[in-house]
Amino acid sequence: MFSDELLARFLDASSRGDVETVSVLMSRSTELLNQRGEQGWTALMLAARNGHFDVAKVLLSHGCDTSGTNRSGQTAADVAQFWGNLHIARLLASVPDPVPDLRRLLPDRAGEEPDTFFNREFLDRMSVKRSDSEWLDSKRASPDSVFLLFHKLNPLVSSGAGETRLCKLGAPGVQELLKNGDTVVVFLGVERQEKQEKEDNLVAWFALDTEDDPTEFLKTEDPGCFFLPGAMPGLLRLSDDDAGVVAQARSVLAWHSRYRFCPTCGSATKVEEAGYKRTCLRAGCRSLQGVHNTCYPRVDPVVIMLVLHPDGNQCLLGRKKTFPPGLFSCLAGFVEPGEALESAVRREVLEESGVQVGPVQYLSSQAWPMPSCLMIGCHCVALTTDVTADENEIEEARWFTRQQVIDALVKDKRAVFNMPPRQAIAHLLLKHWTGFNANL
Ligand SMILES: NC(=O)C1=CN([C@@H]2O[C@H](COP(=O)(O)OP(=O)(O)OC[C@H]3O[C@@H](n4cnc5c(N)ncnc54)[C@H](O)[C@@H]3O)[C@@H](O)[C@H]2O)C=CC1
Ligand SMILES: [Mg+2]
Ligand SMILES: [Mg+2]
Ligand SMILES: [Mg+2]
Ligand SMILES: [Zn+2]
Repeated sequence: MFSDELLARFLDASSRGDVETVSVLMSRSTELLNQRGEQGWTALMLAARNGHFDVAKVLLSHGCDTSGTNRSGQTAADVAQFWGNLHIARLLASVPDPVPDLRRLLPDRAGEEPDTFFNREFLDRMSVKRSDSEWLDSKRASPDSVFLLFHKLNPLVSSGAGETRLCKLGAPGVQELLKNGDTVVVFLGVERQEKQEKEDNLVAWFALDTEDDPTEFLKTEDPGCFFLPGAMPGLLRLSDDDAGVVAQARSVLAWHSRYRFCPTCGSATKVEEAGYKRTCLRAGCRSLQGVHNTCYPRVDPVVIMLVLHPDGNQCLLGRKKTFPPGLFSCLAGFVEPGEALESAVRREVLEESGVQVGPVQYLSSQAWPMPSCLMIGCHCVALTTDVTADENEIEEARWFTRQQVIDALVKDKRAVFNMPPRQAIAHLLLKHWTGFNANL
């Protein structure tokens, strides 16, 4: 701490150009550096006003802030310019503003939208049709329509030629389930057409989930079909073409399986809008007034970020206890209510690693249907570099060099860690930062 008297002496010395007193007082209390006097002027502004070059230099060498303004909105550089002290104005102009400088470490944004796993959409969702029950009924009965079946949220697939593909069933294949009034059938959309087709010719896709024992069902179907076991890493085996429609279907079906009853009053609900809404059946329930977010499928935003070291050559990665051995990935965390993405990035990084973050830049996003996350991928630059991992969540967090990331990307024998799989947006954030464009 410092007294008012000490501050007055410090500002007076700066204003008079008394370098020696300025240095002595600063060694007694570094907090004086950016303090303001009664007129709202800092020592640097006073030195700039009165042309004291040496005082300005000493203040700068102690890391004095150059961006603060006085009550007229002038920085120290503006003051120097205004009073004709151009040598000081030039000195101040040559001091880089730390934040824009760190911004230069952020990689260029991608020119094209990356083709990220789970994001590829070949259906037109046609949300206007969700309330057209006549049209939906005709499509549910149509022999051309495609039904995707899930068992406890695991999709029915078949394997062949090194690929895991969705089994596309026709209405007869799922007729027993369709007869059951409790089965939720979600309308996913229609296949996109090269040329404008008549509505009757559009191929509609639906998804449904069963919790019943599927053994009998599997006997009657193609013997190569099976339910993909376990969401992770099971879903990552899907072909790139199928992953997007599974992301959509699985997230909506997971919502139905978890939100059977009205979250506001606990009453029974009915399914509407072709599986995109659940409405409370109790007259007078608060959820029936206005738009209620409990009635619609949820999306949970998660920020995932590659933290760059201020030296520009290292990045921060962490390991959760549940990760396979050797795997390090980007830090990530749920966005909290009332929080901007930038704040969520800074808070989660600080919580999980103790590192403070400055500039944040969005790169791209990814649907992550486990059960319903939206991963928001960012790069950001650290202001501090000491790492203290939050032991509850993270087993280890540390800095890796660009070369170490490239070694892991190309699976070189020198690699000191394993990359997250190519299907995860963490992989894209790392690859984008290295600027490594080979098709890995
Ligand atoms: N695609 C990718 O590359 C990656 C995806 N992820 C996904 O991001 C998710 C979030 O990352 P975490 O580090 O686990 O988050 P986190 O750092 O916020 O911690 C998770 C904890 O937050 C709490 N939490 C707060 N809101 C929650 C909500 N809406 N749903 C569930 N838990 C909530 C729970 O206590 C949970 O254990 C993961 O569950 C995972 O699915 C995570 C890393 C990589
Ligand atoms: Mg986390
Ligand atoms: Mg966290
Ligand atoms: Mg969190
Ligand atoms: Zn209700």
